Amino acid sequence: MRAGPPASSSDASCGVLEIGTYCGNSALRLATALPGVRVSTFELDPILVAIARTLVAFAGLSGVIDVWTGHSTLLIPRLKSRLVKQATRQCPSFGAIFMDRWGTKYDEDLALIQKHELLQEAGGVLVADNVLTTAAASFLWKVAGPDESFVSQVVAVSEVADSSQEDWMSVSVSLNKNNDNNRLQSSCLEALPPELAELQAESERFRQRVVDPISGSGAEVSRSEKPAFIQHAKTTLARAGIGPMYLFEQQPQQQSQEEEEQQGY
Ligand SMILES: C[S@@+](CC[C@H](N)C(=O)[O-])C[C@H]1O[C@@H](n2cnc3c(N)ncnc32)[C@H](O)[C@@H]1O
Repeated sequence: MRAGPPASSSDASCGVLEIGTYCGNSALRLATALPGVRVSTFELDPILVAIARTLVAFAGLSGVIDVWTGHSTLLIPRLKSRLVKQATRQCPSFGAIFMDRWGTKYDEDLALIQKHELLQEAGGVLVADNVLTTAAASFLWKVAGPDESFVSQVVAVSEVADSSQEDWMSVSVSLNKNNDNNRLQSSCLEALPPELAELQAESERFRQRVVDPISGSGAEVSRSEKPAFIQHAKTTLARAGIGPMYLFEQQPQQQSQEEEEQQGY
């Protein structure tokens, strides 16, 4: 991983895009922290969109936060054509993008973001949440692996819903090579180490069981399974040279390979 906190020349006034609104908490926090900056946010579930829009209106921020309904892979191209059509708009891309859905899907969103040039080419900030607990292996390899499209820092944080559980956020700044889609797709996807490809596939199977235990494999995720999977993800990512900086004092224990094997990994 390229070290050091990423320095950015990002123009936040060009707006922030969030993928994964839920009830709008982070969109409201972004808009409050960045007065005058427009926040666009995508949410798949129409009921959550209604809740988020109500909360945004209650906060008096309807003129600042746009909640879009739909799947990010469909909305990214639509949002880009909207930006381009707005002739008066100075910025055809965003200064920052916050990804907050299941991590195995971040590389799919990133490929589209790059294809449609939705993040500022040099100095755009890309933040991704839950990259450990959802084992965003392929995405982390793209932003924090040997490719040089981004300079990245992975940071350990505690999970909101369970403060005893470690999770990671990645913070990346785009370098101007970011625009070269062909080079990125051919070099990175082929170069994903087999161990990370397997972790990505395991996490995807995990996601299907969380989202839909019936069609996923018929098995719900048990309480003990999740911490074991997260520890396995951490060990696998560490072997590929991907690990976090700790902003809190107590660094959680690393699990040995032997312990992992006992848990079936
Ligand atoms: C972790 S929550 C977001 C939390 C929110 N950012 C916050 O901190 O307040 C993830 C949300 O992403 C939505 N989601 C999942 N996949 C999506 C996609 N492909 N496009 C848009 N929204 C998606 C889910 O319905 C869920 O509400």
